[in-house]
Order: sequence, then C-alpha cells, then structure tokens
Amino acid sequence: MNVIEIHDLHKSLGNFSLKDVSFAVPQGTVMGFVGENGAGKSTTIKCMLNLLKKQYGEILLFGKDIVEHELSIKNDIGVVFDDLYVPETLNATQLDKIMKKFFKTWDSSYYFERLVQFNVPKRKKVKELSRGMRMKLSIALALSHHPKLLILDEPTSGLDPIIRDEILDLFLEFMQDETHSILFSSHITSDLEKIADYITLIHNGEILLSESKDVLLYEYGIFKGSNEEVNDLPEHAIIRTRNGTFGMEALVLKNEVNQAFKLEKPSIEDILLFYVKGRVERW
Ligand SMILES: Nc1ncnc2c1ncn2[C@@H]1O[C@H](COP(=O)(O)OP(=O)(O)OP(=O)(O)O)[C@@H](O)[C@H]1O
Repeated sequence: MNVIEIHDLHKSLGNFSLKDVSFAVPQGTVMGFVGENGAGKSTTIKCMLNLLKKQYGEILLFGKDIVEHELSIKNDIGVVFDDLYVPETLNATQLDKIMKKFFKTWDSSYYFERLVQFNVPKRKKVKELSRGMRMKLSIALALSHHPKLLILDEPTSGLDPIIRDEILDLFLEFMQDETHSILFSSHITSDLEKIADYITLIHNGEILLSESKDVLLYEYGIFKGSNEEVNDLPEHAIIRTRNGTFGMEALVLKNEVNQAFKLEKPSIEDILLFYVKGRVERW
C-alpha cells in the first residue's frame, strides 16, 4: 500500500510551475525528496497538506483525497518545517495545552517524555531556544498525537552535523514501527543517504527520478574516460553523460556494461548531479 500517491499534480505560482508531478511513497518507507533551492519541494508539500490549492492532479494520502478528507487525514500526519512557526513568547508547556485542543489523540505524557529525551527545556520561551532545540521541539510537537506519517520539509537545514545526526536518529526511531512512513525533503544528500529508502528528485518543477536508493547505489556506476571510450559503451547502458575534468563521464547501468570498463561507485549526490546537469545523449 502507498501512504502517499501524487498523480499529475500541477500548480503555478508566478513564473514557476509544478508540471505533472507524480510519485508514490510505500507504507513503511522513508522517501527522500530532493532538489535544489527553488525546485518545487515546498510547493509540492504545501499542495499535499492542502495549504496551497492545486490546479489539477490528484493527491491521495492513506488512499484518500486530501481535499475531501483533510481533517481526518491530518490526524494521522505529523509535519515539521524548516523552523518552528509558533508565537515566540510561548514555551513548550504552553504549547502542550494548545495542541491538546487541536488533536483528539494528543498524548501529553508522551510529549513531555520526548522533551526530556531531546533535552528541550519545558519553560524556556521559543525565542530563547537555539535553532537545534527549536527543531527538536518541533519534532516533539509533530510526534505527540501519534501520527503514522511524518512530512518533513528541510528539517535539518541550517543545523550543525551533530544535531543533524541526532535528529536523523529520532526519525529512524519513529521508523521502528513498520506501519510508519516519512516524506523527507532536503537538499542535504548525505542526510538522505543515511535515512531514505527511496529518492525522488525534483528539478524546475518536474520529477526527474523516483527510485529505490539501493537500486541507485548498487545498480548504477560511473565510467570516466575519453570521448572514444564513452562511445564504446552500449547505448542502452547509458543513463546520462557529462563533461568531466579529464574527458567524459557517464552514469551507466552496471549490469549492462562489460567488466572491462572500470566503474566507480556513485554517491546519491553524483547521481543527482548527472540527472540535473548531465545529458541524455553522449555528446
Ligand atoms: N507565493 C509565491 N508566488 C510566486 N512564486 C512563488 C511563490 N512561492 C514560491 N514561489 C516560487 O516557486 C518556486 C519553487 O519554490 P519552492 O519553495 O517550492 O522550492 P523548494 O524546492 O522548496 O526550494 P528551497 O529548497 O529553497 O526551499 C521558487 O522559484 C519560488 O520563488
């Protein structure tokens, strides 16, 4: 079963548009949603949460249309944005009282346990918390009505590597329940490499790739050589090519290439760069 299904989503904002965006997130998995600044990640997420009205297309969460079933669907979702957007003079204890009113399933004792686990002070005002603390508070708020799906829009951007790592561990802990799922938008590919099962790449409002991370990491290879050597690769093995520092580079399907060609193992970042900056043809 897919917890998220997006079919042909279209949305224009000024000069920018999402163009027939389609992808799915299977239950029990983490989808890394990646793209450079302005690629359309937040616009897609806002449409998914019905914060922005789509022009056409279909968005199903837990198999139900988000526009028709917004309230019931939102009970099962936890959302974390790139910052904590609540009045800055409130503290974590006051936020508990507010959240109780929004969610029938709000679990105060679970929330306060998370604050202790994440070392977030209960009585400090939001404006007095460090950025890392605010994000941890944001995650505690997103988790404490026991959602089945987390939608995370750049939750680790602007954080140092230690806090980022701690936060990724919190998401991995959430994934211990096999019915849980995450959509994680980021442009930090190393975070996605650590946590994601699938990667969806958006570029200029279009989906360029949506694939299992293991397929990308273990079935793709990079060949570096001269133009003539790249020309010797079988046509159907080549996914993208680009100019390298010394000649040409080709992203290829490993199994389709003769072992005489020495291939390097790509990182997720390499693959994304090939898709965004590379060419489909050889030259
Ligand atoms: N309200 C708006 N009116 C006009 N254009 C908008 C509006 N909101 C966003 N945009 C434009 O839409 C494009 C996509 O923005 P979006 O925030 O979805 O990108 P993103 O992939 O989330 O980028 P980032 O990583 O920088 O957050 C950008 O070019 C942005 O300037």
